[in-house]
Amino acid sequence: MKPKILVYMRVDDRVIKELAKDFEVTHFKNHEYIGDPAFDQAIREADGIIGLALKVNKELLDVAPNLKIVCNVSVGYDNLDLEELTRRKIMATNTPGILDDTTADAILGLLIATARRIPELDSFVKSGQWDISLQPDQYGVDVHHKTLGIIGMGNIGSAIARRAHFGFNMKILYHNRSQNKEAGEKYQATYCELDELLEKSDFVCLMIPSTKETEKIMGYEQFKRMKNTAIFINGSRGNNVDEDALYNALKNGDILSAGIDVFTQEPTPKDNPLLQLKNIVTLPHIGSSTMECEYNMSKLAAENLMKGLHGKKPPCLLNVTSFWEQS
Ligand SMILES: NC(=O)C1=CN([C@@H]2O[C@H](COP(=O)(O)OP(=O)(O)OC[C@H]3O[C@@H](n4cnc5c(N)ncnc54)[C@H](OP(=O)(O)O)[C@@H]3O)[C@@H](O)[C@H]2O)C=CC1
Ligand SMILES: O=CC(=O)O
Repeated sequence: MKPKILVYMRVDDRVIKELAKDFEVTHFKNHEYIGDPAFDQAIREADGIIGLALKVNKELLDVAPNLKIVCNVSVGYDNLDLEELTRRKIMATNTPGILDDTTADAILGLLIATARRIPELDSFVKSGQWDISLQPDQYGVDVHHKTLGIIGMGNIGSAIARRAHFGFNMKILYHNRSQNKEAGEKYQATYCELDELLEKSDFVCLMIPSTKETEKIMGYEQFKRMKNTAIFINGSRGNNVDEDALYNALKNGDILSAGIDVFTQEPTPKDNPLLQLKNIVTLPHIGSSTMECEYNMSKLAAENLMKGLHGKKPPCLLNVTSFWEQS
């Protein structure tokens, strides 16, 4: 009998086809939760899970007695209770590295779209309002030669810095818990404490993981510290931002505008007050969502799954020291 796998949300069809040669596949294309009988059965029988953003917590693990590996099709793994997985000797994997350039392209695009007010002006043209020349209150702000503060100078943060430094002559500041010497040397990026970065930057770009430590790292106090001409970009996770504080900052003019690819709740509710504001550009979490990148991420996640279920060390094992060395 083939091992059983549960495929959750976005996994490339070609990759699912390959997986089906070795595994019995059950695919849930949309959000399904504990309580749905078909989902419960698939979880109960699954040897492996591959997919996007399934909340794997104690509650789910309690009804998944056969589970050996969970493979995220994402670099972020805030959906996984890693401690609990490790305690149960269940492997967890992600897809780092291969989405850096694609995500950096999207975040730079969002930054430029926000600075130059591209979505708003696109609507202006398409709705037939362009009957006189552009007015000064429709002008955007320059991106080139400005100061970009990156909170989270890791893989994606560095890919953003590379574009900003070489492509737009921007001055780069960054904040991490530890210094990134390579970014300092390659992109002349200067390390700052968070408060200093917020006070000095024309653009603040959030690119950290979502952890207990980073929850609402951007709150009322942090938005107040930013220049009132500055633009805030969130390409990381919604939980890292206090959405009420962001709304307040945008509404009161504490900052000029914001571009966000991620929300606290996704999909975001239609009545999210942020959606009523003119000075925010929103995207439905598209950082890595290109044809090429989604395929490559699915392939890497499938490689993790195959290796793990065939008794080999998956290339992107997250709980490596605690799991692999114990076994
Ligand atoms: N919008 C989208 O579609 C996408 C969003 N993402 C999000 O981006 C995140 C980053 O991805 P990636 O660049 O690959 O990750 P990396 O691990 O390479 O980089 C994360 C960076 O954040 C820093 N960091 C971590 N914790 C803190 C903290 N408490 N305070 C300050 N800095 C911190 C790390 O430095 P140090 O350890 O020194 O603190 C590191 O430089 C992902 O976790 C995911 O949530 C990823 C892909 C696509
Ligand atoms: O948000 C996407 C990811 O890969 O993480």
